[in-house]
Amino acid sequence: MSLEALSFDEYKPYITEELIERGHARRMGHLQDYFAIIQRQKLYNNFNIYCELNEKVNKVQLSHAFREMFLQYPALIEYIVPKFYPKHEAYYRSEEYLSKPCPIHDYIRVLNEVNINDIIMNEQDEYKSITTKISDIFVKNDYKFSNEISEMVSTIKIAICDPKKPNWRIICLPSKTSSTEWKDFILVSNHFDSDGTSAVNFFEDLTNILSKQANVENDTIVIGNDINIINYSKDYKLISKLPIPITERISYTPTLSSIPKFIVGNICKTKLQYTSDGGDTPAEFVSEDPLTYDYLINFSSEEVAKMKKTIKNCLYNSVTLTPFIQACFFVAMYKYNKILNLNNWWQWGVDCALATNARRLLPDDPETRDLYRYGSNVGGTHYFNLISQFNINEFEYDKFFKLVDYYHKNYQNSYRNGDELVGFGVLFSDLIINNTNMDKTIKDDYTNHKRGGLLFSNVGYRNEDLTKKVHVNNIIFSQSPGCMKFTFGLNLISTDKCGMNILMNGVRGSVKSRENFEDFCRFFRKTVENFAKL
Ligand SMILES: CC(=O)SCCNC(=O)CCNC(=O)[C@H](O)C(C)(C)COP(=O)(O)OP(=O)(O)OC[C@H]1O[C@@H](n2cnc3c(N)ncnc32)[C@H](O)[C@@H]1OP(=O)(O)O
Repeated sequence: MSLEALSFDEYKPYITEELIERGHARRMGHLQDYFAIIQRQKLYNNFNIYCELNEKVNKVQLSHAFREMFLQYPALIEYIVPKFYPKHEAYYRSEEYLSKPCPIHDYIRVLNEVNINDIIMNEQDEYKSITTKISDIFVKNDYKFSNEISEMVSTIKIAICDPKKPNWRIICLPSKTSSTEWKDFILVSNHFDSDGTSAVNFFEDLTNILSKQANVENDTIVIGNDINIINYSKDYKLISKLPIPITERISYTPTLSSIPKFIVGNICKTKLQYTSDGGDTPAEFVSEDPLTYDYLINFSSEEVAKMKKTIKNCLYNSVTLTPFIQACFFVAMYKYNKILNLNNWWQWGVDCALATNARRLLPDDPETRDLYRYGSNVGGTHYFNLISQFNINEFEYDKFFKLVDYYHKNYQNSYRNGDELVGFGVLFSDLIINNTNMDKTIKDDYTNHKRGGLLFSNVGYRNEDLTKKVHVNNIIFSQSPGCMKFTFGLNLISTDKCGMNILMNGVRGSVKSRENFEDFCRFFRKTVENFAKL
């Protein structure tokens, strides 16, 4: 088989001109290609959201709600048409492919058919064993989410090029009173065309539609125990167009002034940063065992309100939770005394990557913004934070809040001066795309390195409308870093009802033991309690 990139004609019958004209197929943008690469090179696994609804729903209700969502947001049912399917995995790993630039990205298109059993993971043979284990643990834990469930879910792999299934699934967790209705779900998604914000939007849209649903049994297309949701040949006129890539709406091109800082930051991150004692990041993330220890911390709504009040009282009104939590984490990391090696003169700082929502840079027009409700539409800042600043005692409030203020100002500047997009921007420059193989460039950057500091994902606060017939009672977000060079993960999400859920991850081997990690998580909680004056 020749490994020359296929010409347009050779993509047929997967991609037709008709599909492209209808807006149901196009080539990936740079950001989509980046996330396709981290999946196809097995550098990242999944992110997931556990969601508890206030009432149970069945397959028919779900199918109808999903249909509405898929027709409006086809990103939910798109897949990548890879070169040489089904031998694409071998192709993208071949030396011949990895040794030359491949600047023309693959196509994406909407699925031909989607049934409810393509989405419900419990119904799929390849996931039977893991969904059964997760369900059993859920029942044993009195129908509650647990750290063990989080760790198991993080091992699930979802293909990005399956022409029969989307890039995400839901796990329906057992209910106490019914085997055909559920109120607890876990959305598991690869990162190719979805992110934390999409996942929260997913449950918002789902509950909005479920709340308005009436008598949905009548027009259900049932096939055995399955239900058809989308049949492309019948539905294509109703399906919205795929939006153009977000990289064509937002400029990721770095400003000249941001590049020197980016280079210096990278040198510091390479030479002078904290790295954990564990092994290097692997060449690919294929293990069936959990990568991390996970630990859930909850702050009630009252505690979150108090936290915000303290931040604003001690500083000023515009300071937000993110820099506060970051400062608490670093001070805890220092004071816990068993993580940083303070005798190592070469460890000056800890790296922290904060994922940001790039949608905020879209034009301020609701229709355009709505097109990007789903997708992997992220940016991120990746800073080097000096360890010497973390040495703050529990009573040193002034010193602590100065640090919060410093992080806050850094973040505010990063949204203005382009730091938020510089990492991706440099990677997406013509110079890199046209002259290097992106899969190899990204793979080399991720793999065979010591793990550094913190991957910080704050999906934020959602104002859940509790008067809706079907609404969210509890929501927890998590991801594990895969081959990304981080030891710790902080994953935040909040609503008024559930307060703030912080799911912490620590990479096994890089943190000493489960006991040590959990002890550190409790210490972190105490640090937050202290500085928030709870
Ligand atoms: C797999 C993945 O997709 S990983 C990526 C997931 N992460 C994302 O998608 C990032 C989305 N979040 C953002 O983009 C955020 O703006 C961040 C993280 C960059 C910065 O957050 P913040 O600095 O806290 O500022 P932001 O402007 O978003 O906050 C708005 C308000 O919500 C509050 N807030 C932010 N996070 C939370 C939270 N978890 N819980 C409660 N309130 C919160 C802030 O304190 C602020 O309150 P205020 O207006 O009373 O001051």
